[in-house]
Amino acid sequence: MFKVLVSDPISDLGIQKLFDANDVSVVKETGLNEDELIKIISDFDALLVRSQTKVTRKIMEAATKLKVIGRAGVGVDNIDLDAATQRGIIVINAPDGNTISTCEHTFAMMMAVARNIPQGYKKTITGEWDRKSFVGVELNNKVLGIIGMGRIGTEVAERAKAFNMKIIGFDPFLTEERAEKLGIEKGSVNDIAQKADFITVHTPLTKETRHMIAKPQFELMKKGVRIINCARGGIIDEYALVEAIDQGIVFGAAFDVFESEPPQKDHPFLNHDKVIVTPHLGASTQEAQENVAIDVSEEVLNILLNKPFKNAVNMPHVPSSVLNKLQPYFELGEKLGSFLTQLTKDSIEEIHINFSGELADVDTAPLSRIIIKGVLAHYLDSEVNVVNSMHLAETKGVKIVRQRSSSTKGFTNLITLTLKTKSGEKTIAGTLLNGYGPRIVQIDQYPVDISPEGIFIYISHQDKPGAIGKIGTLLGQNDVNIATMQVGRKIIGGDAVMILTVDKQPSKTVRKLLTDTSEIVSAKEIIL
Ligand SMILES: NC(=O)C1=CN([C@@H]2O[C@H](COP(=O)(O)OP(=O)(O)OC[C@H]3O[C@@H](n4cnc5c(N)ncnc54)[C@H](O)[C@@H]3O)[C@@H](O)[C@H]2O)C=CC1
Ligand SMILES: O=C(O)C(=O)COP(=O)(O)O
Repeated sequence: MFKVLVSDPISDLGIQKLFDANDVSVVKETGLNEDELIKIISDFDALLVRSQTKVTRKIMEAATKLKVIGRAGVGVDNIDLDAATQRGIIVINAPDGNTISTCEHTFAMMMAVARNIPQGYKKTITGEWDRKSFVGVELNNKVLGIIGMGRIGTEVAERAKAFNMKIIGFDPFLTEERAEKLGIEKGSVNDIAQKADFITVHTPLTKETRHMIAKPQFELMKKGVRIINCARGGIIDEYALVEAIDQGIVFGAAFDVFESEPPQKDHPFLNHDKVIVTPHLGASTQEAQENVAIDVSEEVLNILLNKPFKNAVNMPHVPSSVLNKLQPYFELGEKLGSFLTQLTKDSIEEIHINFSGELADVDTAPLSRIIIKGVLAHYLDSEVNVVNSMHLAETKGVKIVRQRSSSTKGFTNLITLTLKTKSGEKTIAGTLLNGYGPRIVQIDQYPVDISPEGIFIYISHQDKPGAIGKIGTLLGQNDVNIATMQVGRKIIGGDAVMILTVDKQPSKTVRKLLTDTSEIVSAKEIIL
């Protein structure tokens, strides 16, 4: 039974799939602080949050069973991603579900700051009929600067065009072609500062975006500019903004988000008549909350049930076209890693993975993570997973080399894995045979044809007449039935290997009897 903790208010309708799933129990406990979460988190396999729960390293250290943190929304700045990655916890978000709501809230804020709606409302309800103090401006023909042309920024641009605004967009990924297609001008932050009547930000909060609008940018701005932030507190320097308003540069500002949430009672925005605020409501619509909860619960279920998922934040995004191509190789990749590690004696210093044939043209990073997981799992067991396998290998000082090559040795696809140790190296190669599934086709220099599942005995021996018979008899006498046998040798009478698939694990005594046989150099049991 998987246990899912929902620690922020998340739509029940949206997480219905979790309630309905067999083997999943959902516990809703909102408003917990760090200590309270630490006390209970070890019980849970999944945690669902919005922006309120701060998922700290300490919480993750106590979360011994936690596989996934689902963020029902976009921003994951409330989750310690490094800690999650190190502990192999997958963090997923729901990037699409609240785009329109946040875009519409941005417009609500833009119109409110253009027409002084909150200020007008406040006075009117006190009985004052003040029509002089709240003369606003039209959006028509005004220049709107959009910083961050991602999902929300792009939707804002689309709607601003309907208001007949001229738009300047800035985003490191905004190309001239895309800008042209969107019907907007591409500009820099400084261009926007100099030309815009309204400026809205739609970036995440990063080292680069923190205070990207601060005193130097305010000094460039047109008098009377209005500023909107429905993205993240901290992108705009709050104190520099208040100063710019008081200096008469900025006419007014509309903020949905704060550097620290909720803001302190004495925050300068809270009693400034030119600043209007909402309590982080961008995504707070019925539609958005249902959308993000549906998306996140589907993904959480997929992860718990070991099915493919797409919106992992602490793993690079893999387009479904790539995932579909790689998916069939996942089992093979993990088994190759596991098989070869069990054959390798010394500690692994380098992992070399080569992809060839039809795999040479695909982004194989997700498959590499799985192969490395296969390698490390023999030593680290459940501590390693696809999220942290690369990270764990690197922290253990293991060098990872990934290559592609056109040489396929006659196969349509081939994965070759080499593990290098102080004393030498071991290589395995595998392919996916159409209609037959995964196959190990080479071990070191020996061509083989092995289905990678079951119990194996890998025997290095001398190629001598009768050696094979001796081994067969010994195993038979000890009730170990041989299912398949592969033999490979370099030269007649030289070193040879025998790979047996057996129906049950040979006991220690049987293994000893094998290694005591004169022709046998070593016998190793491998379990896949
Ligand atoms: N107020 C609220 O309730 C909500 C706030 N948000 C916030 O809105 C922001 C944007 O969300 P989406 O559009 O969905 O994200 P997105 O990832 O689609 O777009 C973000 C864009 O910012 C750009 N960017 C990153 N660094 C930049 C920089 N230094 N300068 C200029 N552009 C930069 C990226 O290239 C990307 O195109 C996020 O911070 C998100 O957390 C999202 C939903 C609700
Ligand atoms: O999705 C986001 O980034 C948001 O900021 C929405 O936050 P919320 O889920 O409303 O706490």
